[in-house]
Amino acid sequence: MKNVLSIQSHVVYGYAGNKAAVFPMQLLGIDTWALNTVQFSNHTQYGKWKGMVIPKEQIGEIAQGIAEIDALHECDAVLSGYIGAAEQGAEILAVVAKIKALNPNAIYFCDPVMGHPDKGCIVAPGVAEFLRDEAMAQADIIAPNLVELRELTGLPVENFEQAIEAINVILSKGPKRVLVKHLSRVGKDLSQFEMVLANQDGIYHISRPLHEFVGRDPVGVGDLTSGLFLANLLNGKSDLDAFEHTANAVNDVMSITQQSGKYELQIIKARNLIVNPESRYQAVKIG
Ligand SMILES: Nc1ncnc2c1ncn2[C@@H]1O[C@H](COP(=O)(O)OP(=O)(O)O)[C@@H](O)[C@H]1O
Ligand SMILES: Cc1ncc(COP(=O)(O)O)c(C=O)c1O
Ligand SMILES: [Mg+2]
Repeated sequence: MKNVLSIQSHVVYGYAGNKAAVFPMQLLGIDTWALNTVQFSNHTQYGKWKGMVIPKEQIGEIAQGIAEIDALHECDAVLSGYIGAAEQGAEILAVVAKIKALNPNAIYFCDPVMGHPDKGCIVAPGVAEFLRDEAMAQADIIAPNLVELRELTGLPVENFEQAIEAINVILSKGPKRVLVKHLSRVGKDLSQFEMVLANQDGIYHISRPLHEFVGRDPVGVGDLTSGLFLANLLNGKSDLDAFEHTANAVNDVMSITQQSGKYELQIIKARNLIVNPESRYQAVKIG
């Protein structure tokens, strides 16, 4: 059994952060240790929420507690996502360093969740700078969306070619794999939902249908995507197989969510499809 320390938000109602990642990773057979950066009533794209950011000291203390029962070396990967306050950043990187010292094979997967001006995803001040200036260089895998790709590289990224250039810039800064979890407006076909995966061997592209949601699109898709991709890799899948399974499982969750007419991701309803997706979209090697 592989173990992941998943450091992200907790929402009591609905699915984002750890709520969108932990159960799907468990479904794939990964023991997921959820460490929450915030506890909110609901995700921030409702425009209002209650709850608190967890004090930054909790992150190191919880890891220390696990070390003191002699279990921290069992951690195979750290996954970080939504951060509640910039000061939590240094604590997360210290935990990553501590785990890597105990288990040199452990990896750090950084989902660089940033604020999204058009969508109302609210992230605390300084978090984007922390992700760009400190976390990116430490990450073995990083999974930006288009907005995050621009912020991490400082490049405008107005088209597909520029997205590939930006990915190559990130690959020169430390991460060994870059998963662009949503190409959005710089995709090849704006009527599709597209992702790119780049590693040392090449660049892969995958397209899946863009579903129509009435009013607003569900939140937590990026968190679900990152969790599933990491879980697949820990299960020993090749990068290509992990990428395809992730795209197909997330597409099935989106289909069920859309058919149900819901705003929150229908992760529980789609549980069997997360394990065995019905979709069969395939990635294409493009470089
Ligand atoms: N197949 C799909 N059809 C339509 N919308 C989708 C699909 N998959 C994801 N989305 C939407 O696309 C958006 C992706 O958000 P974005 O901020 O670009 O990336 P991320 O969720 O990865 O951080 C979300 O609003 C999500 O609901
Ligand atoms: C509390 C919380 N966690 C995580 C996220 C990230 O969600 P996504 O996967 O859509 O980027 C958001 C976005 O609004 C959020 O409000
Ligand atoms: Mg996101």
